[in-house]
Amino acid sequence: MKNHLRIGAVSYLNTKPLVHGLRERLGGFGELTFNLPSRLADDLRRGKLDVALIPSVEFLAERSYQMVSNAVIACRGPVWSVRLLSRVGANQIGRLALDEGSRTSAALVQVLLWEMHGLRPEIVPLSIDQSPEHVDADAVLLIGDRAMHPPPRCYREIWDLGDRWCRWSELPFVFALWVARPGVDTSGLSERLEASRDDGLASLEEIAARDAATHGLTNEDLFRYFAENLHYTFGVGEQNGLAEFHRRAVSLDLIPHYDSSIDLRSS
Ligand SMILES: C=C(O[C@@H]1C=C(C(=O)O)C=C[C@H]1O)C(=O)O
Repeated sequence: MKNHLRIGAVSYLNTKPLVHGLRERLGGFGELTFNLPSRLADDLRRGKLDVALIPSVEFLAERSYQMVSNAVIACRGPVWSVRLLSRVGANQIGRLALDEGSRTSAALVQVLLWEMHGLRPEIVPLSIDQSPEHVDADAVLLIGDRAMHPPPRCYREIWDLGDRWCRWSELPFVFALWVARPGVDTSGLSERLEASRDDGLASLEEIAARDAATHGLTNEDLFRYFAENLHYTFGVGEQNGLAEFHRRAVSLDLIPHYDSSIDLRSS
C-alpha cells in the first residue's frame, strides 16, 4: 500500500507561504497538521509524525534525519519575528528566558551572547501561555507571531536575531526545514512541498490580505514580512550559514559533536 504520510508544519504566520494549497496538493498522499516548532521536533522524534518542518538545530543534532525539500524558513537580514527583549544592557544578561516554541533561536541567542559578550546566562523556560513581562529573567527570547507586536517599554535593549546573525556572520540564517524520519518513503513529496512554496510566493498579497487582520497586522506589513524579512529557498548562502551555525552551536555544546561534517544537501 502507498504511504500515507503524517506531515507537521509550523503554526505561525511565517509558514503560510510554504503551505499554500499544500493540503489539496497532498490529497491522499498525506495529512497535514500544525503545531509549535519545538512540538513538531518532539513528535518527529517520537514517531508521531513522518515528516515535519522542524527547527534547523534539531536537524543538525540528529544524524539520521533526511532533509526532504529546498523549501525552508530563512532570512538574509532582519527577520522581525525572532527577538531578544532585554531589561538590562545585553552585556549584563544573567538570566535568560527562552520561548517554549523555539529550539533554533534558543540556540542562536546563546551563540550570539557568547560571541558578542562572552556571556553564558542561566536559562529558564518561557511557556507559550506565559506573558514575557511576568517572567523572572533579565531578558526573554520570543519567536513567531507573538514576537511581531511592539514590545512594552520595560525593555532597554531589543535585538532582531536575524539582523544580528546576518551582520555578524555575513551569512543568511536558516530557522526551519522539512525533514523526514529515517525509513520514511518520501518519493513525490519534495515536488509537492516546492510547488506549494512557489505557489505561496506567487500569492503573497492574497495570503497577507487573508491573514493580517486576524493577527493585528496591516496587509502591507504582513506582505513585507513574507517578501522582505523571510526567505524560503535553501541556496548556497543558506547552506553556508547553516554550516557556520552548526560549528558555533557545537563549540558551545548546544548540540553533540560528530567526527564527519553534516550533509546539507536536500534530496
Ligand atoms: C522566523 C521564525 O522561524 C522559526 C523559528 C524556529 C526556532 O526558533 O526554533 C523554528 C521554526 C520557525 O518558525 C519564527 O518563528 O519567527
